[in-house]
Amino acid sequence: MRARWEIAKLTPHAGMPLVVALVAVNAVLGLLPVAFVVQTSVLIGRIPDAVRSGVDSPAWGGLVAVFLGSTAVLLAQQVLAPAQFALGEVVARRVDGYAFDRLMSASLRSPGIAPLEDAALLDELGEAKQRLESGWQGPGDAYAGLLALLARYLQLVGFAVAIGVLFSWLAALGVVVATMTFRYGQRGGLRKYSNLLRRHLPDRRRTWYLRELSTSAAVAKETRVFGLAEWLGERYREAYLAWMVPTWAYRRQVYLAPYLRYTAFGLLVTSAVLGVLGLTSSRGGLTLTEMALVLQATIAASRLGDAYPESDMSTQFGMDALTSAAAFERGVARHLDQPGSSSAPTPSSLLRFDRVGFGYPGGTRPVFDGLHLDIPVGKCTAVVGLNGAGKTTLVKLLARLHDPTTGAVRVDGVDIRTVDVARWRRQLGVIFQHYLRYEATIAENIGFGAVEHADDRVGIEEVARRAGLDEVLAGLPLGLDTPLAAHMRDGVDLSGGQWQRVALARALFAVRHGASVLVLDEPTASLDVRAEARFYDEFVDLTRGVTTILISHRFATVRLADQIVVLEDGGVLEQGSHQDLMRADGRYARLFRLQADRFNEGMRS
Ligand SMILES: Nc1ncnc2c1ncn2[C@@H]1O[C@H](COP(=O)(O)OP(=O)(O)OP(=O)(O)O)[C@@H](O)[C@H]1O
Repeated sequence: MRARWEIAKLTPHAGMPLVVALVAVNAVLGLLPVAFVVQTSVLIGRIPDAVRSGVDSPAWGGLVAVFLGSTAVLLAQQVLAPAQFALGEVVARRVDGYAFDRLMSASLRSPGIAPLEDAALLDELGEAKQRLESGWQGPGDAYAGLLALLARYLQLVGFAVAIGVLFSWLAALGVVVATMTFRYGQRGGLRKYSNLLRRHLPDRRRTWYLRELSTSAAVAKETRVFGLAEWLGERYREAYLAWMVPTWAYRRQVYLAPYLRYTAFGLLVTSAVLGVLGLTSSRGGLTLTEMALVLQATIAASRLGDAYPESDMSTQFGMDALTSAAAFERGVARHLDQPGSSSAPTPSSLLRFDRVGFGYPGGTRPVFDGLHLDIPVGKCTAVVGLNGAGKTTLVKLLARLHDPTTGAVRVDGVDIRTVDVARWRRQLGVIFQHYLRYEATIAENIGFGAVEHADDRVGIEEVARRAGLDEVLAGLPLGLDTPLAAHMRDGVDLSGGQWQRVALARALFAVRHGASVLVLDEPTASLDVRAEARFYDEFVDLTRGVTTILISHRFATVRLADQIVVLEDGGVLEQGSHQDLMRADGRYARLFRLQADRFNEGMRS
């Protein structure tokens, strides 16, 4: 009942007029079969008299009238069934739309990204998405299915009343109990099966991933070049069987034995009722009409113990999407970082990582352990370190995508956790190492840097030029309005380096509209030598007066910075200008020389 109540609570999202119409159609559809049984029973009861009286007699006329009445009832059922389906579909789509909105807002609600890096929550998110995207057995179908139950249970009540009034209330009770017992058995199996599916969420997520890998255009290059088709097929089979084999066994266990038990019970009760009916009528205790009515009502009522295709699967599985969405929402709420409230200060002297400790959930060791780092405002600080040293994590903490577990990130002494997170982020222009390539026009891709100023066409043109996009734009008939996706009308695909310039322009656009901290994570990784040289030439100009954090493995870029920080073992290993660090002859100097030697070798060969 609790599960049904959860479905019923969706009513406001289905639209009241639609719900009223669907309830009315279901109520009529529930009563029509009862009316049909009554009419056909009356018809049977009148046959002997009509036959005796002849075709022209009033009795024959009455017989024809009842026949026409029962035909009309039958036709009404045929006409209303499609209306029930159509109204149910509209209601279902509305409720599913609400569920999608809820899922999307939960996903976008958290200021940080911790919920989206939590495996258990990703399972719930995946389950909710999968069910909603499939377009069937979603919460909408559950709601329409719940209303369809009204028709079935009205029928059961109608038949029980007919049996009770005409024959015996005990027999009516027996028929209802037998029917409901069988229903309970049916639904119990389904409920257990659905719980089992939820327990296998991680395994199912693996199969979805492999399915996606086999069909997604984004990975088509690698899967073909590496000849992964067979491997993928095998892994998919293994992953699928890993949860389907126990599921098959469990299904047999939860369906077969209860099915036999409940069927036996149902048959017993129904046979007893029919046996007493036979006995009573043989003693002349019932008229022909009554006997036909009780007989038909008993058989029709016991058939209601069977599965209801229009509601059982959907009321059982349909809410799984919302159960998962709710679990995801709870997880997001648990992870919800302090949103902060004070207005964001524009950094005036110092950004400080103040004895910061941080580790990812499930990580074996912390990424930072008492990291202490000062980043002077208006200057360029380069961050270097081996793979996994924590450079990108540093940016995530600065942007409050995660919060430190100990210590604090401070702007001019103010802990950024106390600052309104959205306003703080407006102070940042960031190119992430894995920046996003939006399927939108070039202008929109750039405008996302300061979305509230996306109509600043002059600004977009200016930053596009500064990021070195002028040559690319000259070759495109629609220029900045070219969609960046080959499958869109007039769309194109850019090369990796061209995309990197779009990302750079996006960050510069943020700076143009008030961001005072520019973060460049590997900004030249995809640029050709000429573009990289141009970037160096313009770097000082591009970053003048802006607090810049430059993360790069390319030491030629790094040496342009005012200060260089070497991260290692969860903290700062070395810090200073290029000259200072070369003089100190430590880790930075060694890495710099190693890269310079390899470059010189490359130039000589
Ligand atoms: N989402 C995550 N969940 C768990 N661990 C993570 C996650 N992201 C990064 N890590 C771990 O945190 C450590 C620091 O990662 P980070 O990406 O900050 O390194 P990096 O210095 O930027 O590396 P690279 O030079 O390879 O880009 C690594 O050990 C990595 O395995």
